[in-house]
Amino acid sequence: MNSPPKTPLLDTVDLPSDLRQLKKDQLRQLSDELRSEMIDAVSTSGGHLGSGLGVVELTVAIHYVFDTPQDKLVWDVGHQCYPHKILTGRRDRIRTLRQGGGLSGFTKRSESEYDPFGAAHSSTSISAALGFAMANKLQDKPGRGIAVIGDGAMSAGMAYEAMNNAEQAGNRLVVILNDNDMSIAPPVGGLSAYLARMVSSSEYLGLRTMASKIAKKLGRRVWGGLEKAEEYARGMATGGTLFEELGFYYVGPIDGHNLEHLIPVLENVRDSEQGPVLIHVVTTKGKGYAPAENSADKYHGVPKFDVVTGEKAKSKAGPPAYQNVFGETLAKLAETDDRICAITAAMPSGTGVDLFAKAHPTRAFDVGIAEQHGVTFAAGLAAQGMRPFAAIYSTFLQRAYDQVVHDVAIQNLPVRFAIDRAGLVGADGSTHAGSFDVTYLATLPNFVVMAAADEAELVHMTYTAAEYDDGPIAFRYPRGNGVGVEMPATPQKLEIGKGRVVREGSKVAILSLGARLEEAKKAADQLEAKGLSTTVADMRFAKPLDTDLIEKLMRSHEVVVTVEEGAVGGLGAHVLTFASDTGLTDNGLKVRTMRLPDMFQDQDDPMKQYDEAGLNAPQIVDTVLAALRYNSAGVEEARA
Ligand SMILES: Cc1ncc(C[n+]2csc(CCOP(=O)(O)OP(=O)(O)O)c2C)c(N)n1
Ligand SMILES: CC(=O)[C@@H](O)[C@H](O)COP(=O)(O)O
Ligand SMILES: [Mg+2]
Repeated sequence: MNSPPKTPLLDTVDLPSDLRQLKKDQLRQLSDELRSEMIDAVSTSGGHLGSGLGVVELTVAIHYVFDTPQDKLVWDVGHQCYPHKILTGRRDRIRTLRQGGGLSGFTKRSESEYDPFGAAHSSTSISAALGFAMANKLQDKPGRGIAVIGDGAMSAGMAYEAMNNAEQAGNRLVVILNDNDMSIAPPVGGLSAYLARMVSSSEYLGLRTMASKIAKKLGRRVWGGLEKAEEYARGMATGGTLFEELGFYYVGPIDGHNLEHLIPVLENVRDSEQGPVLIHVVTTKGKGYAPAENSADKYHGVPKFDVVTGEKAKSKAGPPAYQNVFGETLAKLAETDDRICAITAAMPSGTGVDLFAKAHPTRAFDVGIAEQHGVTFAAGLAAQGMRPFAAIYSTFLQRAYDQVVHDVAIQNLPVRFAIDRAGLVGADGSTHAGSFDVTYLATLPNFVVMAAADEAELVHMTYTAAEYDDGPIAFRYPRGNGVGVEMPATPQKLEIGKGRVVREGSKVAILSLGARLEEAKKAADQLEAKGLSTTVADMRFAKPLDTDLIEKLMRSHEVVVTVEEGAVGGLGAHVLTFASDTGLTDNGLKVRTMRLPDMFQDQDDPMKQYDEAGLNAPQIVDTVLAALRYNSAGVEEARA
């Protein structure tokens, strides 16, 4: 006899306060409904799927046991927060994820009081949760800091800086290590081996064993020498020594999908006077959705997909992805140059280093989520005669800026920086925009800074960088696919500091840097149609500038416009500085710099983001007309 259909529970839960009205034995059904809702939602929006599927039960248990939002729950990276968003009043908008005007794909303070801290860059959660904990302690307010951090994010130094500083928080801080033995790619390094030993050496703590261990460990007894020795021994047994030496009470490993284990552990930790506590939960990335569980990347980041088959929406065939052009080009160059090596910070496929690694496995290094280490590691390689390419997204390179300045630039070491995701990146929004790398690199002495206008230019710049041993050199290129230019049969070594004129004109000169070139060329067509003869130059270098070309164009044109996919302080600033230093702007020359606006832009389709930024062809045309005081027909307006 079939059991009667169960009343849906998810429809009764808008906020955690509703969740806490449920009985514990209803939480399994709720979790199943939550998982299905998330799979359905992401199948329509795309986004980060695998990590969220892995924390469905954990999300339910945390909100059930702890008093959120008074207890401040901080998700590390935040890409796993979709179940959290569904349970915290945002289910009605969950299908707007990562779209213009929709929900962010990460936690965001402005979105909800249940998002006490924004994320997206990894390994910040323990520091932030500690901040909340200590603030409450100082203000004598109730409420903990709770950090949920993945095994991948735990490979970044910042996590240890925070743990090293955490003991002061006592039981106000709870760290939950979500160990699914995955980063974006399989995890690397000693920590992942250590965690794997812990999980494999001891069965997941059964309820009884765990209860007695927790009672012993977190009971109200004051710890003396004997207990410490016992604890140390137990730490060895359960493997939590690393964390216990950092001052944490280690609990685990426990099954992060078993609510009958999770709930009592969290309740014990909640009621304990001891702390800080690190709870080690073991989960499966992609849990509960076979296409995700069975895929190599666990559906870490997916386009829209068919729920039934798991088949992902196919992107239309077109020009090659920049990351693959880089990876393939570098792999080819490395065939005849055994000094070339590549470093990625846990992003092998996103940077194309995976293609390099296939061809040259001994010269490819995945350092984990450790950009700071990666840059200085590259500096060491360069100092000893290698030709290292640090392939790091623009936004993630921000994390290693002091290493760039202190370890690379000051020592003038020939580290090559392959900077992917330059400019606006679309669905990942403001936290991932590559807005600042030209500003923060071209300001540094010794640096060469290039920007590829298309995929052919990327080939040339990769080769140019490989051959450049006189100091640090960076080249940036956008997220996604090229523009469809013909690929060169052989890479060309570019002359350092030299741009190229791609269109001759006489009245207006557009100086383009990087991938705005296509829009610059469209703008030139529109200006010519208005009778305004327009030169377009692809500057190629933000540093050193092609000052001969700039001077020539400034002396022969009425209006000069710079355009770039970067914030103020990039090409435009350097061109203006050169012009003012040399008096080129003394003769009434009209110069306008077009760059990203002084704001953090939310997620949207990249074309719309560049529209909002005012960097598409029509806006370039408008800028020129305004500088000339011409109307939209290209006719001089009557002087007021
Ligand atoms: C500083 C930084 N570098 C790289 C990334 C890209 N990134 C996003 S998620 C992720 C893997 C995170 O692994 P883990 O913490 O184990 O979470 P899981 O996806 O397994 O749930 C990486 C490398 C990032 N967000 N921040
Ligand atoms: C969460 C995170 O930081 C990564 O998954 C990032 O979203 C990848 O970006 P790309 O999709 O541009 O590779
Ligand atoms: Mg992980």
